[in-house]
Amino acid sequence: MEGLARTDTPDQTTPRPQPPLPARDWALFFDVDGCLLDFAAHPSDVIVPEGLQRHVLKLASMLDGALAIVSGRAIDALDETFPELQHLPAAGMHGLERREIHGQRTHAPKPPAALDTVLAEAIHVSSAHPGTLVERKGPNLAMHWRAATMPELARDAFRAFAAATLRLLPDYVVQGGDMVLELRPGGATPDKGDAVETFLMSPPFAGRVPVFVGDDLTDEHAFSVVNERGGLSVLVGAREPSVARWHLADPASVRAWIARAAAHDGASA
Ligand SMILES: O=P(O)(O)OC[C@H]1O[C@H](O[C@H]2O[C@H](CO)[C@@H](O)[C@H](O)[C@H]2O)[C@H](O)[C@@H](O)[C@@H]1O
Repeated sequence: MEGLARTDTPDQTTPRPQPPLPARDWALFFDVDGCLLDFAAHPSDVIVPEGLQRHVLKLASMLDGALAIVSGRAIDALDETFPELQHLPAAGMHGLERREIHGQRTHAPKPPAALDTVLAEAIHVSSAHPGTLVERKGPNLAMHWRAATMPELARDAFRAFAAATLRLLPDYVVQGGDMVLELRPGGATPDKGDAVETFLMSPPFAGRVPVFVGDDLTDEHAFSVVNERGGLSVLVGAREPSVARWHLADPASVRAWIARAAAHDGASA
């Protein structure tokens, strides 16, 4: 299974500080589930608190547009969740698909023919574990057990299934997440770190201090990229180990930080 990212070493011997309010020369990247939003039992049950989209838009404007959503969700699902943010740059499916600043889209690769068979088998495994869910996202297949009646049993069943299934999907990897496992194309396909690096190559992101805020294992790729570039990696929650160097306690703290930044209109110089 894919684990921690790249060359960074998770050596956190002192408590991580809270990040300062955003400066005008930052490029900000936000993860969604467990970061902007609290987890819900089902992916479509998430609640977008009043004011969040407005504050994110204000922050994006304060940063001259250098703000992107970088998520494991598909961009279409992000747009359903955040209808007011549909014009913002975004990377979906952990970087497999993209929306640039002027709206140009890069789509995820077509799924291999074997994915239909794998989907049917995954649903079969899921049916033996009440409360679990199989989510198809383009070429990716996510298996969730957050709402399972017996989560550990469900997790073990999905882990065994995913490991055995790599035989049918030779170019795939198993990506771990928060109460979820995902089968996704591996090899040279982008991760969240690549997504951030690609944004940083062009305006309005280029030349800015990159800051990534996220909670999950898949965010470690992006944390490594911003660390390498002298930016700020902000871990949300208490997951360890992590290469992140800054910390916010939970999604409510992320939202409060964004609201304070939006109200501060002058952000630091
Ligand atoms: O990278 P993210 O933006 O954090 O997306 C990661 C996954 O988020 C969703 O699943 C997670 O959130 C759900 C809603 O809170 C929760 O029910 C599930 O247990 C979590 O794993 C989404 O469904 C996945 O596709 C994303 O990969």
